[in-house]
Amino acid sequence: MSTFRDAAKDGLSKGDLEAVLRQVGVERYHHLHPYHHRMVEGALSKTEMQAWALNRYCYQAMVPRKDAMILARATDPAFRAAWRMRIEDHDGDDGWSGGIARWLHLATSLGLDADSVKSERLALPATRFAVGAYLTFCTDKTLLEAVASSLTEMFSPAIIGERMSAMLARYDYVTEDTLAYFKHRPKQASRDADFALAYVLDHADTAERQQAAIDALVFKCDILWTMLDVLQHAYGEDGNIPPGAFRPEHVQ
Ligand SMILES: O=C(O)c1cc(C(=O)O)c2c(n1)C(=O)C(=O)c1cc(C(=O)O)[nH]c1-2
Repeated sequence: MSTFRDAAKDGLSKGDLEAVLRQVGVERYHHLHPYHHRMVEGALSKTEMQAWALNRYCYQAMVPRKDAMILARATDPAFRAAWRMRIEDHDGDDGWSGGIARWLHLATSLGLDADSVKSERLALPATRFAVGAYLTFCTDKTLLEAVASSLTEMFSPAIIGERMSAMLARYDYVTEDTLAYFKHRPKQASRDADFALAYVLDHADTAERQQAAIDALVFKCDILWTMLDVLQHAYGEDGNIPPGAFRPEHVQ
């Protein structure tokens, strides 16, 4: 396991930079997290599954806002034309015909109430902090770092595939309809990741910028990891649910 701290200190070729970025995923992506492992083994309680969906909604709802921050900072019209597809994917034509609506459908299919999911009031405090940190990162850091932080999407098609088949096989309350969100996602993620990777490889043209891109991807893995850590802490065995956060009693 590496901290990736000095990974680019001597400068990397494009091929080597790509290899380091992919290695970040191998070592730091949330497919390694115990909460994910318990999910795919069929070991999550229904409350844990509901808590996952409810908390992940906060992330889904923030993603188009951070993409709008990135758009606003991009000076190249061709970049903006490509990047704005991400916002369209999540919001659809009218705000509620894209990915956010499909994630809400996933949550309500698990028995959650749409208004309480949308309000985000039952989410864990640390979920909100993690999601906010991602938005702030993409607002305050360089465009290169913001784009590089989205590169976790290089790794998401594999975890989504693993998650979908396990959820269908191991949880009798999960159907194809529940998981409609994930049907569209791998294709969109691959398109987005290809674009973002090409951008990063072209623009990380000094050792410092290469290191900044690697660090941005490590940071983003930490965000995703934290989101599962706090679910485990709150809802896992001997869990410690913070005051005001989602509890089984919230589902009628
Ligand atoms: O299900 C997942 O594990 C997963 C992971 C990621 C990711 O790796 O960032 C995203 C998504 N899903 C996703 O659905 C999504 O819309 C998305 C947008 C972004 C991003 O950083 O812009 N990541 C992800």
